[in-house]
Amino acid sequence: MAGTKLTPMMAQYQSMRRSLPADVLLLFRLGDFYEMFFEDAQTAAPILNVALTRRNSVPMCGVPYHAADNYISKLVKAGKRVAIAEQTTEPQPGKIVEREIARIISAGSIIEHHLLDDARPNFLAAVFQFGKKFGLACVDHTTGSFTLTEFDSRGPLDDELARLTPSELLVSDEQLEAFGALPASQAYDAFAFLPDPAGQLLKDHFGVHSLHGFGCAEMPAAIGAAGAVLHYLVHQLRRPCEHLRSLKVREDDGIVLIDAASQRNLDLVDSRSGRKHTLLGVLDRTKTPMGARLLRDWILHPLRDREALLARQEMIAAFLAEPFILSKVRESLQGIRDIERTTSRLSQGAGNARDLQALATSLSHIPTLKEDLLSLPMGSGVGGQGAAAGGQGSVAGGQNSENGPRDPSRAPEPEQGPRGSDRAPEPQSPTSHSSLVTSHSAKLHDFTSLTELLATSLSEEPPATLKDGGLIADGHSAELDELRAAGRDGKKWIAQLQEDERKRTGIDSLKVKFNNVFGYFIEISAAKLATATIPDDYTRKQTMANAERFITPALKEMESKVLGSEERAKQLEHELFLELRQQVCTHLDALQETAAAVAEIDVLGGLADVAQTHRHSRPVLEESRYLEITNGRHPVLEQTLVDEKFVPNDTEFVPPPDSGSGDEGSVVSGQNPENGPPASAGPGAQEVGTSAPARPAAEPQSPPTTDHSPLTTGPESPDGPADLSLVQILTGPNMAGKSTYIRQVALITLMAQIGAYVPAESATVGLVDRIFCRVGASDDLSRGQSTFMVEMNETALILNHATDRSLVILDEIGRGTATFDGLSIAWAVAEHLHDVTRCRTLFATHYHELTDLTETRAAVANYNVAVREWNDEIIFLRKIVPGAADKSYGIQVARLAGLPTPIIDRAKDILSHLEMHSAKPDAKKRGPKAKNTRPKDMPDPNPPQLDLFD
Ligand SMILES: Nc1ncnc2c1ncn2[C@@H]1O[C@H](COP(=O)(O)OP(=O)(O)OP(=O)(O)O)[C@@H](O)[C@H]1O
Repeated sequence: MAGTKLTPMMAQYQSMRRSLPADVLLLFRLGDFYEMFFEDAQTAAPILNVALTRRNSVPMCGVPYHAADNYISKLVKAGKRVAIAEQTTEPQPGKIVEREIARIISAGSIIEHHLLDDARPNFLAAVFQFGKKFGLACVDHTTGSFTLTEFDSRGPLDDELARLTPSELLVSDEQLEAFGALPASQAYDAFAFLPDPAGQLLKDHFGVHSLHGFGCAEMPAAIGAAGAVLHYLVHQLRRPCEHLRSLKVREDDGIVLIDAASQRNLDLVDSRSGRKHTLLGVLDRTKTPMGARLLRDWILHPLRDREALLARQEMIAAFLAEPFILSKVRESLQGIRDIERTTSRLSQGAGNARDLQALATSLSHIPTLKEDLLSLPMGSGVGGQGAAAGGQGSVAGGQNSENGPRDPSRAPEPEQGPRGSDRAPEPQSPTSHSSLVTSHSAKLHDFTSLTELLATSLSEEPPATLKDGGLIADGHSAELDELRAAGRDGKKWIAQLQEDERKRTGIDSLKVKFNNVFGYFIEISAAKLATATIPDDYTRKQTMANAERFITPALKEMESKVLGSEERAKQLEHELFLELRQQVCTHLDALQETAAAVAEIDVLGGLADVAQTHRHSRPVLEESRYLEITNGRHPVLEQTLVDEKFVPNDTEFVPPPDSGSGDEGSVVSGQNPENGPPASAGPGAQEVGTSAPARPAAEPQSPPTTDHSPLTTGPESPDGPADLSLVQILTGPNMAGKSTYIRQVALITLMAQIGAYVPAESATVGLVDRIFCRVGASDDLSRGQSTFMVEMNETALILNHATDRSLVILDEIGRGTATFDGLSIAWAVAEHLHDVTRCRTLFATHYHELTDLTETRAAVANYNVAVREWNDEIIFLRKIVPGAADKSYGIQVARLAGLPTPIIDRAKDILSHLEMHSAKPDAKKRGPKAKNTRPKDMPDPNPPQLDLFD
């Protein structure tokens, strides 16, 4: 365009274009179209699949304004930001129409509900490094939630980002390189991140003198990130932000940390096989979008706070005790729409009359919801810990279920010695049981007058548009009623006119019609014109092929009355609507609080419903490292298995005392653990699962020693630790169910720590601080990492961050490299978790050598998944039994998978050759060590006796 004189409108366009960042596409309103020009048109046309044309050699494309939402949604989904320039003055001959950028739509700031997924939050986040701290701030513009937090290192920041999956992530343009590739990231002005101006912007926004009240005054990295998010919304996207009412510090202290890989490996909220195969998919029985989003957040951020969890459990128990009330509550919830997002949209001046109507409908259910909630039983007698859902009663055997261990004979008293000595009973506060019912009821505000106002003001079926009338009901405004009456009377007069004129002219086919160009007119067919006498007051307006069109002064006078009153009525309706919307916004705080309470009630009601349907039971929660699950099931697999019935399994971890008590030397036998795995590999001849060991009676462990060197007691020593189990090695054939079982334990623990009931007959869960789950191996090609590197990174993360309160699930680590390297790594990792980290660990492996760890480590126990061999076939029993497995049955499983017979036969030959030449003694012939293989009171499995058909 150089050297070309710009038309006024193109100059207007160019100046607007220059005010926007280069990557933002400008949709420029021109009458009934949004047009794009130059590079914007070239970028957008292929995404929108519209024709790219040229005028005066300027590339351009356009979309009709009434269908713009669909086109905008395509652009945003393609990762583009879109600025909408609207006309702000009416077109007048010889004058340029004024235009303004009304809004900029970006993935992280959309509020248009058709562009959003109801069940997921939509986060706009920013990260900022200040000194050694990493700050993260996150806004959900659709709900008004605004959180910030700081991390000491990069890893936890990445993990939190993986949990939040922001749609847009701002990074200071000066730190872009240092942060490296982060999903959905984009550079933003470094100035906006500086803690001082950022802090000032936040203070101005919230109208406060200091950020101390939000608890973040001393968090410069987080303040920088939060300020940048706000700056971006206000200054770049030009968004109203009144609905961002408060700033909340997200505390990691109270949260069970689940790193990104573990979150993926446990299929918590996403799975390649689809939502149905995730924990969220199974637990989500919520009725409202707010509840669905909150449940997702709970699953990604389980709690460590026992009191808070007990309060959630109590409310679920109360629902289960009153199924009728539960169904009434859920019926009310069914009628409640997305109050959170609707309110948010309205406060940003974006909602229409349908939003107000939906809000009124939602609010009309609140009184009944509150009434039902308050009729729930409130008392400590409601389903104590350990109770099963569905009226199956308590499994606590008469104990005070709220007081820790459910069966003293199965778990030692703390005073009795080292075994289980970290299990202090937890008296429960007598009020916590009803705290949520009370607090949630209090947060369900009374909106009776607002609901009535909306119900009486809005028409029954308002349109989506704001300026075409039809929004306001009759009777709400006298002025509007008068205008409407005038319009109606005028229209009646016009309708009558047709009759009158037919009589006057004698032309039966005469019609009074309307179009946008001429307004009202009288139409007479050409055939009649030839014979009829046209009255003098008729003025010819248009000649058509078959007819003539006329107007009369009286018709035009009435027309201007009708159209004038209609126009004025539409304008008045718009004003009345804006007033109503404003009135709703004065209740913003109460609406947000009500929405939050509804979301929690919905999640807990949904969890109660799941517990009832799937026979989940209420876990006992302890501040200990104990974990016991009786007849536990995998929450997802048990719902999705089609051909098989799910086989439940027991789990018990009986940890040695806390590390502080100095029993780290729980290393047994005369064997030096530093010697590593004994040279004992190779398949054994013993039938799998026949090794129910004779277990010595549980004896108190000898006094703990601070000596880290190996104990000299042999494995069978009566003084040695009897049935402690902290690290459980799980062996068994391929396809037997190892991965399923170890994930099941992790998922049950996680469910307990969101306050849910769990898929088990009973469970006692010592609360964990982190859950690690390293399962399988996969390349991370996007980061250029090999399978083995990914595996080792994840393992390093566990070793560096697990504490004695963590739960670690390891599936076949070390398999991505040469056998001996892999085995050595797996061995060393298991030793470290036992000796140093001392956390509950489930280690599934095909390295059968690892089962020899029981000879040197007191709190290692061996388990395997029982199978039966039948005529060279393998039958999976899916039962976890004490002892080590003898072989992998890889060839049998390969045959099940359909490997051709010649290959199978050849593999068998090779295997027997390898076995013959193996110098290693048979691991299995020795059998699992009696003292480590079966915890006290576990039923004697005696695998050969297992009923195949039960
Ligand atoms: N407890 C169970 N009850 C019923 N079916 C089960 C059970 N556990 C596992 N299965 C079935 O067995 C299949 C294989 O389980 P899983 O992947 O856990 O085996 P695995 O021992 O880890 O195998 P591999 O060693 O080859 O990885 C599952 O997909 C499921 O269909």
